[in-house]
Amino acid sequence: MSKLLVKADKGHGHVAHVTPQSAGWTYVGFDLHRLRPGETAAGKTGDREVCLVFVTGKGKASASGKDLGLLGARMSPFEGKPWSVYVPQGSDWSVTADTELELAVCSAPGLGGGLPARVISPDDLGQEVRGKGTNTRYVTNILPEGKPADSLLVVEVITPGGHTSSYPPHKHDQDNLPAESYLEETYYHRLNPPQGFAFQRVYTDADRNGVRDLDEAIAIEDGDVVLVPKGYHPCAACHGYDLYYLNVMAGPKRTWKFHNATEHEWLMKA
Ligand SMILES: O=C(O)C[C@@H](O)[C@H](O)C(=O)CO
Repeated sequence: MSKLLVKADKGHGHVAHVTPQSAGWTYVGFDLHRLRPGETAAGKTGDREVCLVFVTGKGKASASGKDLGLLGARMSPFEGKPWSVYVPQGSDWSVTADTELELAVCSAPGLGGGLPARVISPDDLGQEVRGKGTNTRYVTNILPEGKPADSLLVVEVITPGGHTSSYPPHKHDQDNLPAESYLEETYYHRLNPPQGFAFQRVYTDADRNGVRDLDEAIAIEDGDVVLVPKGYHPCAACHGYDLYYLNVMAGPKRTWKFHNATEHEWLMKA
């Protein structure tokens, strides 16, 4: 199995746990909780900030000692927009499931920004359609760089069956602004219907002998997490199976400046 693939446990509870230590990087953390009604997930943010994303289901949330009420609405990630909660560093949070609940905990270093905890409702989220033809995909910005946070960037994308996304291939692995930013990234993948599969390639540029530092072609199944420490990271969804993913990105500067693979850039104009 690829070292970039983390298989979420198929059961309930705390089913995926990616830390900077386990991923071998510096910034991004990702956890997933699958809760039955009445079950609770809770945490302390410490020196990190967190964005809780209600991927599916409803739950009663609190953060920074405040009761935030019952959040969540959609019962499938392939419908509508999610509810989310921003929780700053030095704080605590808790969510008690009201229905079956899939809760993603996206985290990155806090930088002492002094931001308050806040609910991010579906109405706050911008959506965009990117690409053309079989590269069309649907993007929902949960915590984009225009919205307050210290380091976190969070976005979800639906790629219809037979389409590609994060394509033409792009990368963001150089701290070289304004041309490119360094951002680590996780992909949390879901498939509809769930028995499907999709593909993600994570790869770096070839040297003059055609050798790449990193070149992993990963078969993605429902519930998989893919780590993107560097390189290009395009996805392809197979006919009949829509692909959802939730991206968490963070790095030394909170901006998404990517570099398209030069040999594929012609696709932008096609
Ligand atoms: O445009 C897309 O298909 C989504 C990607 O931009 C995805 O969010 C990503 O690769 C971020 O680096």
